[in-house]
Amino acid sequence: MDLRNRTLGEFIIENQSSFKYSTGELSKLINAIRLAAKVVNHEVNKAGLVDILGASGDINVQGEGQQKLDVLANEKFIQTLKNREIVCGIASEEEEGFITINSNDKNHQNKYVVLIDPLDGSSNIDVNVSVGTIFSIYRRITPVGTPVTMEDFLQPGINQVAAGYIIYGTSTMLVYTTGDGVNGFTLNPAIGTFYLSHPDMKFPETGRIYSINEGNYVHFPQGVKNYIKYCQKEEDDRPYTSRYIGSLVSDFHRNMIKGGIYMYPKSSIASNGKLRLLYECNPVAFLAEQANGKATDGHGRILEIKPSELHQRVPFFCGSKKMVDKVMEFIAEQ
Ligand SMILES: O=P(O)(O)OC[C@H]1O[C@](O)(COP(=O)(O)O)[C@@H](O)[C@@H]1O
Ligand SMILES: [Mg+2]
Ligand SMILES: [Mg+2]
Repeated sequence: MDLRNRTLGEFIIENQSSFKYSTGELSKLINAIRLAAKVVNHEVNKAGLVDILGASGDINVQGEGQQKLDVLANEKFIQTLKNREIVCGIASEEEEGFITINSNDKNHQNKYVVLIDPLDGSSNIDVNVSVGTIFSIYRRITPVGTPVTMEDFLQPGINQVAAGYIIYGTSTMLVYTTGDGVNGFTLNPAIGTFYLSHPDMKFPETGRIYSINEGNYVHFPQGVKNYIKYCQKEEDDRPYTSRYIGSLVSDFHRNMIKGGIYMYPKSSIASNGKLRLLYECNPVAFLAEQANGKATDGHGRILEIKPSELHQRVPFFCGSKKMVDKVMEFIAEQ
């Protein structure tokens, strides 16, 4: 049978047993994310036709202006997860605090918390450049049946049981891992079904693409500046190609397929960089490592960072192993 025939729904069921905590609950959760992804995809695709482009006029907890699609995607994911009664808590880039979900069914005690970046790459929404959604899933650590606490969300990335993203691009894809490799599914818009199109995705060991906002060059630490110069030097297989979409999901996706490195370092204008540990760096780092790539804050493994705040930021370097090792060398030299 041609693998492309396999739908995401079938794949989830078939692979349920490979998940060590398998009770079917995580499968239901991934299915709920699949449903919310289709709803948001529908809105994104017709964004120019209805009044959902532009700013909502509100400022989120990050102090950033919220786009209307940030708000809409946030609502759709939270609503879908709430309605399906499979999570006990949700945290989101667009919500200051976490949301507690109390199960109405006393016999059914939910075990999972979900952290989401409902719309990643917000600056690209109005200009029709690909954007995404990022999700991270943990088993709660507080007793089942009690309200979730901050402790359930502030877990190191190594505790993730699943993570993934949806990319709303030339085609819409859902890419995820449950700790057993990374698989990508493409939406067939004609029938609204995701099909396995990218089985067992792997980062090439090295690559020739570097992704960083060079507009901030003057503010970067010397080690990062030296690495950029190294990428641009005419020597061996260099200069590398500079590609920066400005949507983490899209830059990561391209680099995972072609080989490359994405960087959002700390700088004199952003002391911890820009990206959020819990719902951007941890899920992407889990995917990277499951695809033979690497993710670091410049010094150590992203997944081993013990979070202290829901919306904390960390410097982020992620991609092909040899390229991440190289930038860490340059940073260590400084
Ligand atoms: O415009 P900058 O400073 O280069 O930042 C771009 C980065 O910020 C982000 O847009 C942050 O994510 P959000 O859009 O979810 O806030 C990343 O997707 C992207 O890589
Ligand atoms: Mg984001
Ligand atoms: Mg976002």
